Amino acid sequence: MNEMKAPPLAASELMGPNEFEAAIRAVGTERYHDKHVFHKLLHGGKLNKGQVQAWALNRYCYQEAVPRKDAAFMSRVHDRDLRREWISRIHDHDGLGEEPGGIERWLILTDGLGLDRKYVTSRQGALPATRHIVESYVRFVREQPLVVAVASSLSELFAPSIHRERIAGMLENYDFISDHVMAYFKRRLTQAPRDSEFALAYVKANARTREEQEACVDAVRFKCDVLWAQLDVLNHAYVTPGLIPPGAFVPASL
Ligand SMILES: O=C(O)c1cc(C(=O)O)c2c(n1)C(=O)C(=O)c1cc(C(=O)O)[nH]c1-2
Repeated sequence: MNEMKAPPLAASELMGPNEFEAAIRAVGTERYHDKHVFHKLLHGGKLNKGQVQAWALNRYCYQEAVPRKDAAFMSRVHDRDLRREWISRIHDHDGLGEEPGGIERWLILTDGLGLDRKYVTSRQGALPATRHIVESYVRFVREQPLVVAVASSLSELFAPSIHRERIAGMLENYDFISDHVMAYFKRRLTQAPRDSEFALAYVKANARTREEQEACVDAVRFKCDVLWAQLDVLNHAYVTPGLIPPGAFVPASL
């Protein structure tokens, strides 16, 4: 018997800030969508133009859902300072005054790919699963405790490196991609770190029990699943086995 030995950590013991952050970051290392085969094909120049169109058209649904989930979040916040901070996310996507915003920059990408704007914004050509997956993110943020909802945005901690990889890879590998149409991702290189730094500090300060901390780590898992599943359904429809559901976009160049 060794009475000097420290007792095993109780499951309910709070993680220290570094350990908590490391647990969040470990989720990205394990399952962020930079590891998905569809991204490897996209960035490596292995897709044809029709497949790149299908990606941009489906991803529009995600872009369009993000400011809606931020609005859903804000509708639940009673802290004016937090709303003042969070509203910049909606402006980043929807634009404000002279600043056209990220959705407009996304449409410059879909224009450049030769897609009709009305068709893109109608979301009618998107895969049925894409619409359901992105909506699950809006619902999650509407329903979960605020600190867990904030944590679900933390996949953005991992976004700048995939954005850099995408800008370089797509510019190098596709003759139909220009600097101009990649503006969306260039702008995110500065926006995403600002947002994720704020969200990380918020979550560290406001997850006050072990259970809340674990729910936050789970929220990052949930979000990585949202991102991963979008690529799974794209791959299934447009790469292999290539089964496009009824009513979804059919590329001319497939
Ligand atoms: O291209 C990507 O890989 C990627 C990933 C993510 C992400 O990790 O959630 C976002 C974005 N892009 C993005 O452009 C963006 O505006 C964005 C907002 C959010 C969010 O959860 O609030 N994630 C992301």
